[in-house]
Amino acid sequence: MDHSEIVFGILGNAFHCPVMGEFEYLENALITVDTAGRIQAVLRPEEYQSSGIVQALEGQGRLQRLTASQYLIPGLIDLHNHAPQWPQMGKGLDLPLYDWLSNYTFPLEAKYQDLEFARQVYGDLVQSTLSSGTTSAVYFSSLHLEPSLVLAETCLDKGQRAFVGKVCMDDPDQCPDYYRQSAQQSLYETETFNHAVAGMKGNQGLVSSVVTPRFIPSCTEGLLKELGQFATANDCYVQTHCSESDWARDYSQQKYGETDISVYERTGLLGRKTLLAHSIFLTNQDILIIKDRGAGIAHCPLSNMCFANAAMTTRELLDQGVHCGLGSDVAASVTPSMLRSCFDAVTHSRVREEGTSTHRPAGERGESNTRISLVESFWMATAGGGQSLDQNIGLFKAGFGFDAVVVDAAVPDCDLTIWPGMDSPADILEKIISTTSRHNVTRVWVQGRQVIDKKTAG
Ligand SMILES: O=c1[nH]c(=O)c2nc[nH]c2[nH]1
Repeated sequence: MDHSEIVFGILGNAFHCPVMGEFEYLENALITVDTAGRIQAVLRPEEYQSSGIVQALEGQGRLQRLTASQYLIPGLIDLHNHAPQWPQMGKGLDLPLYDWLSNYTFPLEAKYQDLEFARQVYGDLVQSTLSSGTTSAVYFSSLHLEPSLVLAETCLDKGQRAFVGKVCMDDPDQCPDYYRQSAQQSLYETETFNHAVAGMKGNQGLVSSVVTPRFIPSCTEGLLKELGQFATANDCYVQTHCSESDWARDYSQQKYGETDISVYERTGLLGRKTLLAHSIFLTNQDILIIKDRGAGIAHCPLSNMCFANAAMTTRELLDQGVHCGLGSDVAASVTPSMLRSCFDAVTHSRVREEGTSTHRPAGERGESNTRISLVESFWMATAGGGQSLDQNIGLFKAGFGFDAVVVDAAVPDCDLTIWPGMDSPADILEKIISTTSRHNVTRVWVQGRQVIDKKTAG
């Protein structure tokens, strides 16, 4: 066997979800990585044992062996994260969305004109997300061009796969004077940003720009149309918020007599590379349109608990095959951890299924058969995220980018405990999803490049 194109191999136990709702346990598997950072092969013991490949790689110092306490999982994918809100995390989540945006978010985001502040915050955020196992992140930046470039450069420099958008907001009815641009300026800066990200030195596709109208209330129809035309003509990613609360849903109805999806569709903003955060109040027609266009939905469970006024219809969207992944929605959450988002997606669906009012009989309290499983949520944070982004990531499969995370149960003082003889592979995966904390994440690779190495126990 010719091993020359292999840069390194990893030997150990791995989990991934090739099929939504099912997991595969790859026991003692050998994953080899090629010069482009892609997975070259995923081999089970019976496929590599007689080939001599393990000995060959080990002899050349190109093999990493995982210990029995270490598990390899696909890199986690955060489909919705507001980078400038990182210093705001943990504040004001007992307020309604409109008050939270006006009192905390817009004043903070306006500060990013200060490039030194941007460098400091974005450096810390990207390091923290990588350290939590997030190998791909879709970021809203702020309104400003140069600080948005700082975010894109930080991701490239630290090696995170990123999709970064300069935020667009031009409607004087809803945006404060101090945090608004004209439609013309928004479009010009979006074009400039798109061009600059594509031309960043050393960017071979790791960082992409995203056309980013904040949400319907913050943009005039004219700006939405201009951005839609630009995104279509340049095959850009698009991200925005969609029908995220009663207030946001009603706003579109009052202003346009349409749903958010209908407005995005009409203005050319809905396509295969569109990511819709939240999407709580979708009509059946909206769902058909989203599915038909191949757009993706970023479900942000904890944020929804705070701001959505209702529960997400995750079960129905997954069952209908709509592209759907998870978002942390920093700072409408209390952690960037995507494994925490997985767990929150499950509890969110369970509350929906059971209902809440003690004044109603059990059978009338909730919406039956609407829960999702831990494995389904893990699929959303890995393979489902990759599918939503139309990227070959989120699985251990030949040809996919080697984005991977080592979760180590042997780090001291942690909640992830695997009991010998008591935990099946299914139990272990559920424990990883439910109890992993940041210091269990000991090694992280993005496109074959190791970006985190904590050199801890094991
Ligand atoms: O959770 C949210 N965070 C935001 O920053 C935002 N802007 C509009 N709608 C939003 N929702």
